[in-house]
Amino acid sequence: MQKRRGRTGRLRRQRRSSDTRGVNESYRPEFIELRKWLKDRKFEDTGLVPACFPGTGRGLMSKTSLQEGQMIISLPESCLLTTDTVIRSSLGPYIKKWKPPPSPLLALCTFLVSEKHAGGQSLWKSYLDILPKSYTCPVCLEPEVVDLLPGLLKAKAEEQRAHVQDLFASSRAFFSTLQPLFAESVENVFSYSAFLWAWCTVNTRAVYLRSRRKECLSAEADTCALAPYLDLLNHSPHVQVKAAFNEKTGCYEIRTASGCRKHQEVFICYGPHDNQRLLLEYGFVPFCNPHACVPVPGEMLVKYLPLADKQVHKKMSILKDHGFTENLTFGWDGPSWRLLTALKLLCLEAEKFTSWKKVLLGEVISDTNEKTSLDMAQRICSDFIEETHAVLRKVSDMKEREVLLINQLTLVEALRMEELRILQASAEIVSSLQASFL
Ligand SMILES: C[S@@+](CC[C@H](N)C(=O)[O-])C[C@H]1O[C@@H](n2cnc3c(N)ncnc32)[C@H](O)[C@@H]1O
Repeated sequence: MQKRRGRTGRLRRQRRSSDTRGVNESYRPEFIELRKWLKDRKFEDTGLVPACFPGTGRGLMSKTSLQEGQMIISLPESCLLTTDTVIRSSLGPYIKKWKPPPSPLLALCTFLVSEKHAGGQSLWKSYLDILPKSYTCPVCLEPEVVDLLPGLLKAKAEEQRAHVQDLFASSRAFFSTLQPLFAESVENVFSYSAFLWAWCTVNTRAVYLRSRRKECLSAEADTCALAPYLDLLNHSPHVQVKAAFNEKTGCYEIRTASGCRKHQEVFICYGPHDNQRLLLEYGFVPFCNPHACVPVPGEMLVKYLPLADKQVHKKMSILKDHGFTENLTFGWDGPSWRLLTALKLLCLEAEKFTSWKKVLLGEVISDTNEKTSLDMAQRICSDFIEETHAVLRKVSDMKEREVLLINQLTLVEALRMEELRILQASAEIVSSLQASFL
């Protein structure tokens, strides 16, 4: 592509970079403290500074341009918070005594709560001070906000809440053994809200780092490490990075495979996640995510079939047996192949029913089958659009009434708005496919 060299191009470039340019926050006392703390632990500056960005909030900005393959950040092992850190701490003897052994995740959460409580006495204070005070993962959302999430996400959000509540309830006996370490009652130190904060800290910020198995911890995978400073890097689906612990240098290193311009936000990629997964695991919704999609629950397809169809149950059980009731989606490029295939099977005419295997293999059975399945896709899509509009209206009403929930509602609104855009793009694509059968 030809480079724009004229005044218009220059202006457009300037405008684009000022749209995304962050406000440097390295002068803030908590970041000055954190850098001192990191320096004492042999961290070497790589030219990233904390900044606040218009679209993504707090993140890291590069002071220089970064070339492909260049190191973004290299964090010495002494800066990492792992289960080894926990076992070496005053919690270690209590963990070693407790049976059945606590999980690696519980060990990390217990350490975070305990260090947070220690305040100025904690060796990790400089890190703890820059951690968010609260989180926006669904487990932290009010039930009336969770109710506004799309069905499948709502179910996962409720599972997440039940999982954290169970973990907390089943850990209380262990927490009570830690009383000798605290002047205050452990009931107060290890409150549900303190535990939830710790769980979200690990869930949204930990990097993947496999630790060797420890006898005093349960057999669950020990793969989470908190990486101060490095965990200020936000996610972009458009970048590629290489991240791993380097045994030779003894550092956790991240290299960019995409490059980055001077004074721009440096991103890493948390994985090729769709928006519902990013909201569930990390509590945010990006704009224009190429991996975003709108899931269609397999069980609901049956309601789009004519009541007179005698093969409905057989068709549904074939779909179930062949895994075609899951991962059915609308995306930016229309209904997924799996969704269309499931619909084609459901729309099979009675006399063509014996061809069901061919449908699952992607063969075209008849023009009628192609057309009726597209019509069904269009009906589902338009029902989803209608439902999304209705929820968006509800969110907008609630935003006026429930001022305290405004941030949570804005998050749901962002998800629903992105889903609406995807559904509208899908509806257009289905329309153009339908047109070829007119
Ligand atoms: C590892 S931390 C990144 C640093 C974080 N922004 C901070 O201020 O501490 C992950 C969290 O950052 C936020 N985040 C990451 N990528 C984002 C993005 N592209 N847009 C908005 N928020 C993002 C989410 O709240 C997520 O849970």
